[in-house]
Amino acid sequence: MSFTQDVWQRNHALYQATVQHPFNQELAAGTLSREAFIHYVIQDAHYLLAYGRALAVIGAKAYDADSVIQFTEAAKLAIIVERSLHDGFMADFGISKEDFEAAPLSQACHHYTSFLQATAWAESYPVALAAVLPCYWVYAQVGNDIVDQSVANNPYQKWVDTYVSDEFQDAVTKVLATIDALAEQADAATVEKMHAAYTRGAELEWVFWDSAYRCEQWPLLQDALKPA
Ligand SMILES: Cc1ncc(C[n+]2csc(CCO)c2C)c(N)n1
Repeated sequence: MSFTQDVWQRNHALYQATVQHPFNQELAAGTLSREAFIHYVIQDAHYLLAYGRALAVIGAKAYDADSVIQFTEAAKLAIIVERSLHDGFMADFGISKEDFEAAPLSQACHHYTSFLQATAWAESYPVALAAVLPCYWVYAQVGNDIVDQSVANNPYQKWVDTYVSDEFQDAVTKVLATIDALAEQADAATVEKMHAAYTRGAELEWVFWDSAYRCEQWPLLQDALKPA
């Protein structure tokens, strides 16, 4: 069995919980609160910069020229997607540059981006790649699974369309092929580390959506700093 077949099976229940999460179900139904979507888009813009950095490190660690190109271009694309959030969803949903800049990272975003950066810098190329795989694969699958549920005139249709696009799905297929080839060459201990990195990344995808659904704020900014 290939690494990607194995990792998908091992994380199947987690994937089901992710696609069934009310954030994704309400996004497909067009009933997700504007507030939760705005929270998500702001945190996602923060996330994508860190994600792009992690991909650039993975590109630097890659074993061959094609893979260096694959991941440094993916790093660039993450930044292009980050910028397009500002002109796209942020403009559409009335989020100003000031709103974005004033919003600190949520705990979930901080946790996930810290995990990606730490893994990219500290771990081997195959393990670092396994950590970023859920970002690709879970989004491609969620997009595919909810596109048929999406209602007419869904205010979030553009979001769904991004992840079912051929361009995104093809990029995911390429990453799956790269990681399977790496896992075939890797020793058993490395493969287990790849599994652990994937599972943590996939858990953090769930946590990221859940945090947006709850409009989670950094706790110290709420009450803790107010004078008694
Ligand atoms: C939390 C979070 N996880 C995954 C993605 C999906 N995604 C957007 S751009 C890109 C790769 C571009 O190189 C990927 C995988 C996201 N937006 N936010």
